[in-house]
Amino acid sequence: MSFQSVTTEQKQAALQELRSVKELFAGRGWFPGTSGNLSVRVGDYRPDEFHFAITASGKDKTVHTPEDYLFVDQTGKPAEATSLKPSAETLIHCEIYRLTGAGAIFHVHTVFNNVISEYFWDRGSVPAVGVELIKGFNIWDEEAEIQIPIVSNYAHIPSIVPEITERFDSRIPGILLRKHGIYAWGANAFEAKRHLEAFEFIFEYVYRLELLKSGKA
Ligand SMILES: CSCCC(=O)C(=O)COP(=O)(O)O
Ligand SMILES: [Zn+2]
Repeated sequence: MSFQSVTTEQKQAALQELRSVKELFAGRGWFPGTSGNLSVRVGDYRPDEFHFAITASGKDKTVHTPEDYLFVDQTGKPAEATSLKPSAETLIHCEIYRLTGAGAIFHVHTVFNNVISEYFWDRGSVPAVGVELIKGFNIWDEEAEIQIPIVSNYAHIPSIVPEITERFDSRIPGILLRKHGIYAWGANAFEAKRHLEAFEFIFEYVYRLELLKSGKA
C-alpha cells in the first residue's frame, strides 16, 4: 500500500503514459501558456491512501525535460525527495482520485471549454442532448441527455475542492472550471483520453449549435 511497494516498472510505465499523452495534447495546442496538468495513479488504491505521478508546476508542456513529473501522495505532498513542485492544481487531482478511484486525470484549457463554461455558468452545467460522442462516456441511451457540471474558478485552489465534491456526478467523467478548463478522468490513461476528447467534441458542437440557433453565425 505504501509508495515503497510501487515497483520501478510501475513508475516508469506511468511516466511513459504521461509523456505520450502530453506530447499528443501539446500537438493539438491544448497547453497554451504552460496551462494544463496531467496525472496517472500508481500502485494500490484506498480512498485515504494512494499515489500518483503528476506534471510539475509551471513547466512548458510542449517540451520534454527530466524535470517534468514527480510522484505525490493522496494529500498532494511529494512521495519522494525532490526539488520539483507539483502542479498548483494537485489538490483537485487528489479530490477526484478520492471520489472516483480513477487511474488517470487530464486537465486542459481550450477556447471552447472556456467559452462554453462562461456561456452556461448561470445554469451551472453544460447541457448536451443526443450527441453521438456521449457514448464515449459509456452512456448508451437513445438521445441521451447529460449535464456537464461547472464549478467556480477561485484563485485559492483549496476553495474549489468542496464544489467539486458537491457537484461530482458518477455518470459524468469530467467537470468544468468556469473560464478555466476541463478536468476529465478515467480508469486508465486510455479511458481518460477518450473522455477528454469526447468532452472537447461536445463543447465545440454545443458552441457551434448555439451560435447557429442565435442566427449570428
Ligand atoms: C498558466 S495557466 C494557470 C495555471 C493553470 O490553470 C494550469 O493548469 C497550470 O498550472 P500548473 O501549476 O499545473 O502548471
Ligand atoms: Zn488549469
